[in-house]
Amino acid sequence: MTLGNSLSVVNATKYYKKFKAVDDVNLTVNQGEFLTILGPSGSGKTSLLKLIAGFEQLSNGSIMLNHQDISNKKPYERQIGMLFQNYALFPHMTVFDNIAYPLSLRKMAKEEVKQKVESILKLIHLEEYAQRYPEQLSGGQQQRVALARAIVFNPPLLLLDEPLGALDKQLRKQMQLEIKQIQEHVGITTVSVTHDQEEALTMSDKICVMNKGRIEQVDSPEMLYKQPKNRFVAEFIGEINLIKGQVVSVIDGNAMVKVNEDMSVHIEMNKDASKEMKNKSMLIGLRPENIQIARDQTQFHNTIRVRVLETIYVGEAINIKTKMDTGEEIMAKIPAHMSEMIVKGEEILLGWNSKDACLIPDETTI
Ligand SMILES: Nc1ncnc2c1ncn2[C@@H]1O[C@H](COP(=O)(O)OP(=O)(O)OP(=O)(O)O)[C@@H](O)[C@H]1O
Repeated sequence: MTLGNSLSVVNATKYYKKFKAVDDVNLTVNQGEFLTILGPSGSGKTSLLKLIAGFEQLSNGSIMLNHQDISNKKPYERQIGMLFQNYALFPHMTVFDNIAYPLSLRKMAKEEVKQKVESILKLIHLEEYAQRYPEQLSGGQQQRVALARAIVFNPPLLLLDEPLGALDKQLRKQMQLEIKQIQEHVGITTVSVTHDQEEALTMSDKICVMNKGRIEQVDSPEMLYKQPKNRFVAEFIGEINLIKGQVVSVIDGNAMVKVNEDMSVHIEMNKDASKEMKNKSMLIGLRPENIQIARDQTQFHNTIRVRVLETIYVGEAINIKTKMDTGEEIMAKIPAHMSEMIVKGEEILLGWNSKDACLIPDETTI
């Protein structure tokens, strides 16, 4: 593993007058990692990115890049590559000259500039387009040129702010994969801000979920989805059923949680899951897509009899809104071809295995 060019945000706080937009944030992005900051509008994502870029000054804390404190450096002194939604290529310059611009600015010798630009044009598959002007390119091609311009000078860090926001859905999906491939190939440490959950889940090694200026959780997309640390993260990423229960026992990472007199649920957690959970009120987190229709009570570790309230078709799947005896609602998502088994008003048996649910602290009881 190469050391260096990692980013550390240490106790970063940003006030706009009296309003605290970023609240004591600590974050590390390792060399070569792709981290996405995700959160609702106004949660402080852009403010944090601006602090890293140097467009805003910290009220407190520091930003370390490659173990050096860059907090007091001007944006251009930080030598960070940036790609924003309105990527604004220079319209009067060719593709070649656009990409060469940051190198000319750094007074690199002409021959070296030529070699670097040609090599990066190859990487973005636009070798044939060197002499075109931006208006002669498609949106996706322009975005690739903008990316090339942002990384051609080997910056230690790349910042992306809604980089694909201006593109239509189809192109966005294609570009997500392309940018990720280029980022991995170059091995550049990257921090991105987006509203698009799917984009974050597809592109990132780690996702940082922000809320009200604070970090709620930093984890891999898989862990965020499978083991959200709290209710906010659970509800923010994808859809989830949250069922109140009381932990009866935790043995070897297997929890038994009582929902009511007639029903207990088994949940498999990682081994270091704390025994202190015993007797605590918790929320059982259950993703709709992890619930299936059960043949009988032995097919899954957990089954539950519910009444069908509503069915909603969503393309290849069908969302079933159901109700437990206790009155709590449970949403299940099953393949559309099973829709004949579901009749509104009738009872069905739902099931899931113990590894397909998680336990989340119930903040209302703390
Ligand atoms: N220059 C500023 N002066 C005063 N308040 C600001 C300034 N910039 C941002 N804010 C406030 O700080 C909070 C965080 O804003 P920020 O732009 O960082 O959020 P965000 O998560 O990026 O939101 P969005 O997803 O809508 O872009 C918001 O309440 C915003 O109104």
